[in-house]
Amino acid sequence: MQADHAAARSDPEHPEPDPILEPSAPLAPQRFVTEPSGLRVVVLISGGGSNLAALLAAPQPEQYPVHIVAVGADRHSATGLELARQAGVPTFVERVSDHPDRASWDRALTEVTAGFEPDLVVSAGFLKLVGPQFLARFPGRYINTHNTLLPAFPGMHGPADALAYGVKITGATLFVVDDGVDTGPILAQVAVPVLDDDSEETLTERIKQAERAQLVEQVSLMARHGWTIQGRRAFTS
Ligand SMILES: Nc1nc2c(c(=O)[nH]1)N[C@@H](CN(C=O)c1ccc(C(=O)N[C@@H](CCC(=O)O)C(=O)O)cc1)CN2
Ligand SMILES: NCC(=O)N[C@@H]1O[C@H](COP(=O)([O-])[O-])[C@@H](O)[C@H]1O
Repeated sequence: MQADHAAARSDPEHPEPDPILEPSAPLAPQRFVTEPSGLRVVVLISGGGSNLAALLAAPQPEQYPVHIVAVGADRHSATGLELARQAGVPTFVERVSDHPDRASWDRALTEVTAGFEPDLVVSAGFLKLVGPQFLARFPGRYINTHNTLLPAFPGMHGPADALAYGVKITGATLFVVDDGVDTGPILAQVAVPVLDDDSEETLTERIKQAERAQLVEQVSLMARHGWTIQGRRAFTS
């Protein structure tokens, strides 16, 4: 039976369906629900942590609050760690260079993060690609905020790339991380104009303002309503 099936698929008269042009059965939606006691969130950072600061400062309702239970970084120089300490939030640092290889770093990052039992992990300027162990431990529960309108300008230099290309509109994208680089299902996007006299610095700062507001709003929606991932599509309602 198995062999017949394989033979039929390799038969040029019965080609495999193109998954984009001829989608087969729709993928079952994955639903993530939250408890009224709130959403436990670990935030990962590498730098100043202005997105983290916005999450820490957001007013919280009695039901479905967002609890930042820990902040992690890949480097001691991440100045956002100090914001967490000042807010009384536990911090940790997991450096790649303290491990024999990337897989061992990935395992250690996974274990220390999982120790805080998060419902959601938010990467906010975390400049490391996580590996398969991390993604397998937090499936559908690891999100990243990126400073362009994906799929345009992925990677580490989004605003500079957008400016160099000459686009008139860019923005920020919140997405569920997968095993690619900035390729996961998109939860939300906000558009930001590129002005004629923008430098990389002015554009980066305008994007960051919109990005922070989007992140706070979307994480709050995730706490209140949960979220859904269906194939390439993701929703916070
Ligand atoms: N598996 C994934 N991990 C992460 C993603 C992702 O899409 N898939 N997004 C990031 C954040 N990110 C952009 O938003 C990003 C982070 C890091 C890199 C990268 O190439 N990093 C290098 C090291 C750079 C350095 O340390 O200076 C690396 O990881 O070796 C690209 C994009 C969160 N994680
Ligand atoms: N692709 C990775 C990347 O460039 N991420 C960007 O780093 C900034 C972190 O700012 P913050 O430390 O002030 O929150 C954010 O704008 C985020 O989109």
